[in-house]
Amino acid sequence: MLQLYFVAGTPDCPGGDLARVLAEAIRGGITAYQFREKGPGALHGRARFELAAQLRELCASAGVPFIVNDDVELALALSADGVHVGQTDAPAAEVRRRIGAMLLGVSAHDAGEARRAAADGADYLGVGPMYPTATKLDARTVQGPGVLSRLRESGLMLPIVGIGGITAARAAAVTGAGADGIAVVSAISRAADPFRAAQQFSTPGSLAYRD
Ligand SMILES: Cc1ncc(COP(=O)(O)OP(=O)(O)O)c(N)n1
Ligand SMILES: Cc1nc(C(=O)O)sc1CCOP(=O)(O)O
Ligand SMILES: [Mg+2]
Repeated sequence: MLQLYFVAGTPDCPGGDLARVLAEAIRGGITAYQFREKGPGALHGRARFELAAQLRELCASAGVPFIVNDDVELALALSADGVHVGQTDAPAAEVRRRIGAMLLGVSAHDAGEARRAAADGADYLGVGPMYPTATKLDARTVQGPGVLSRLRESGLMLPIVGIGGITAARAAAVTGAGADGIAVVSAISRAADPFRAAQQFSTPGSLAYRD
């Protein structure tokens, strides 16, 4: 399910039409979706909840896991498939206790954070930024795919997705360095044709496809 992990909120989509973009991305072959409604222009309150509920349904009817960024309450209210938290969000061990068997994704940037996330009950790690990104304004210094090789060399077995600035042309470098999949925002959300953009990553024989 981590092979092609689409992450997006309304500010990431031209015209704010996230439901259309997600429907097209699903048709193009994404394997998981993360609702990340934050940043300038993000929805709040009732509008945010209603959009999340709509997208949750869209994912459920397509069999695509629906994961909520940061917000454990929202994930529980929508019976989401999972939650993703970073190093400055609610502590992973506490989130694990609250969500039970739901999927837990944790951001990690080095072997120490990765080991702690594993001990806290993470199901997968998000590691980035692989490349420069304009999507996350508070992203850390670019690490490059080399960090993935170092994590694997340290013995880390947990599934990993690389994130940050990943395009179809760069995906193979990320999976080749040890990631089980890639997480992308703008390469799909800002594409003129999100269906074709997702397909480029997901089609056997295409530049970015990984078996
Ligand atoms: C798959 C994935 N990996 C990393 C992140 C980043 O999480 P975080 O560091 O908590 O930053 P925000 O996304 O909350 O701004 C992610 N969301 N997804
Ligand atoms: C949500 C997120 N987390 C990152 C990290 O490094 O942890 S980079 C990022 C944004 C990725 O967007 P794009 O694919 O448009 O570069
Ligand atoms: Mg976070």
